[in-house]
This record gives sequence, C-alpha cells and structure tokens, in this order.
Amino acid sequence: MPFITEIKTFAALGSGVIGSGWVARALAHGLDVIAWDPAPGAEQALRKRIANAWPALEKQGLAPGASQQRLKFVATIEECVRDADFIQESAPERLDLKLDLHAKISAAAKPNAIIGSSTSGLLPSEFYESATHPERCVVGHPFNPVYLLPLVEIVGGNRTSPDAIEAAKTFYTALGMRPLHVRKEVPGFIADRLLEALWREALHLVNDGVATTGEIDDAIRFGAGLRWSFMGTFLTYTLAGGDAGMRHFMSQFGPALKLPWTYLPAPELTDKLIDDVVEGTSEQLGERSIAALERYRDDTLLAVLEAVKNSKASHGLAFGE
Ligand SMILES: NC(=O)C1=CN([C@@H]2O[C@H](COP(=O)(O)OP(=O)(O)OC[C@H]3O[C@@H](n4cnc5c(N)ncnc54)[C@H](O)[C@@H]3O)[C@@H](O)[C@H]2O)C=CC1
Ligand SMILES: C[N+](C)(C)CC(=O)CC(=O)[O-]
Repeated sequence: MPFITEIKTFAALGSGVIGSGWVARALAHGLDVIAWDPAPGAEQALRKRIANAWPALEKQGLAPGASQQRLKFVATIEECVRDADFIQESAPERLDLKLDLHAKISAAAKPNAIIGSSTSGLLPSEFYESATHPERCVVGHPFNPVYLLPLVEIVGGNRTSPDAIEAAKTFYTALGMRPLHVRKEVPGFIADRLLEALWREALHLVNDGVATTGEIDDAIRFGAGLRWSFMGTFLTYTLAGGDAGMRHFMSQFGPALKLPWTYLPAPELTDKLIDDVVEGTSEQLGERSIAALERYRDDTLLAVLEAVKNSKASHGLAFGE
C-alpha cells in the first residue's frame, strides 16, 4: 500500500514549543490540523502561541485558505490520529514516554499515514520498537521556531522503508521546509551533534569563569553566527585558506585541533580525513573560484547585516545591542 503523500489533515501530538510550531506551519500552509496534548490548559496555550506566530507567517505569505480556525483540539490520541494523513509527535524527550505513545499512535492511525517524531536525538529504532507498521515511521527533527526555520532532519530506523523517507521528504518540502536525510542512525543526528558540542564548550567557559553567557552569545552573534546564516563551516574554512583553499587551511590550522582549545577529544587527523574534507569542499565549490565565492560571501554578509540592522531598528534596538 503506497504511503499517503497528498496531505490534507495534519495531526500534532504534543503542543508545547515544537508541537505548536508545527501546527502554525501546517495551518499557514492551508492544512486542517488536529491536535492533542494531555496538559491542562493545553488548547488555550496552543491557540495563544499560534496567534503570536501568525503575524510573521502573514508577512511570509499564507497559502490560500490558510486559517487559524482550521485547528481542532481533541481529547484523545485516537481522535487525533484516526483521520490524519500525516502525524507529527512532539512529546517530551523521554524514551519510555515516546515508546508507549508511538505504540498507541500507530495502532490508531491509518496504516499508510507517515508518522514523524520531532525528537532531537533519540534513536527511531528504539522508540518505534512497538509501533504498528514501523516501515512508515521516521524522525522529522525541526528547528525552533519550526514555523520559520526551514531545516528538518529526516532519520529512519532499522525498519523504516526508503519509500517512507521519500514520502516524508515530499511532505516536508510541500510545507516549505528543507529536508536533510541523515543516512546513518546516530544519537543527536547531524545538527544537534554540532550544536551540542558548541553548547558543551559554552558551559565550560561559563563554569571556568572565562566569560559570561552574554559575552559568549556576543562571540557567536557578531562573528560566526552571521556567516552561518548562509555558509557552513566547511566552505567558510575553505575561504580561510586563501587561494590555496582547504588543503592549506588544514595544514595551517589542523595541528591546533590537538591544542587544548576545547574539552572535546579531537579526531585523528589521518590522510583519509584530510582528503575527505578537501574533496567534499571541492565538490561544494563546484565550478566557482575562491574569489567568486568570496564575492558571494561578502554580498550575502552585507545583505544579512542590513537585514539584521533594519529588523532591530524596527524593534527599537541599535545594531550593537
Ligand atoms: N525545544 C526545542 O528547541 C526543540 C525540541 N525538539 C523536540 O521536540 C519534542 C518536544 O519538545 P518541546 O516542544 O521543546 O517540549 P515542551 O515541553 O515545550 O512540550 C512538550 C509537550 O508535550 C506534552 N506532553 C506531556 N506528556 C505527553 C504525552 N505523554 N504525550 C504527548 N504529549 C505530552 C506536554 O504537555 C507539552 O505540551 C522533543 O522530542 C524535543 O527533543 C526538537 C527541536 C527543537
Ligand atoms: C536544544 N535542542 C537539542 C532541543 C535543540 C534542537 O533540537 C534544535 C534547535 O532548535 O536548536
């Protein structure tokens, strides 16, 4: 039986920070949404969060027929998923809770409706262990705020079908997102593995009295953070190697990885690792020269700076705040 890819009804289980973000995105894309959350007052809190997100979604542009009125809040898991074409779970990050919840969700859902979990890093093979039709179960890990940030990491478990990954990609793309298939099932996936490393170091810096949280945030938001909005670390460091690119960068700064700059153990800088990094970034460069990519970087940085400045001014803030 083919998976459902024409989605009219979206089910959201768990309507906290992330669940409400999914609901807002789905409503803005003109879907009917059914939500469930066991907390007292959850419906009111959800509707308040959506109303708060709506002006940004209106600025971005709503799909025809999009309306906050198309949200229905129900009292049981079964009512939430029974008629859904796509199901997204955003419950607390606890393995036992998700294991139990997915056994119930998948038993009550249409057998060919894709089920996605927002988990930040738990393994789908583990929490979909008791699921009915586990071949349609995936991770769809979003980023906060879910209704604006495009990235969604898609991860399959050991029983997920490749067609389910494709169906999830199709749906998330239709929701205006940028799916990234994480091909190996590893804890933390790709993005949180990176973010957690930064987070761990930031906490060490605070703990050691090196910097305040504000100073650390300044170190990110006035430097690499601006670059990261449009260029990842590998291409950024390719440019940091000058005309000689990544190979020069690796020979100059590679040894610093062995200095105690961070508390994380560094990988062995084997020839294979260097070659893989050089080849990967060469592929990313494509036909573009370093100079052309520098112009792209500079133009984009200026545009981002201008955008950040204008947006802050409209909120009564100076650029340096
Ligand atoms: N907060 C973040 O920055 C991000 C979180 N995530 C993931 O999204 C998921 C949800 O996290 P948040 O929204 O941040 O948490 P949250 O605490 O804001 O919301 C969790 C919601 O789940 C509800 N809940 C409690 N027990 C439940 C159950 N048995 N079944 C269904 N819902 C239940 C709670 O009432 C609450 O409304 C987690 O798996 C988390 O790892 C993913 C990306 C980013
Ligand atoms: C802190 N976190 C692990 C929940 C963060 C995420 O999963 C993604 C994000 O929005 O940064």
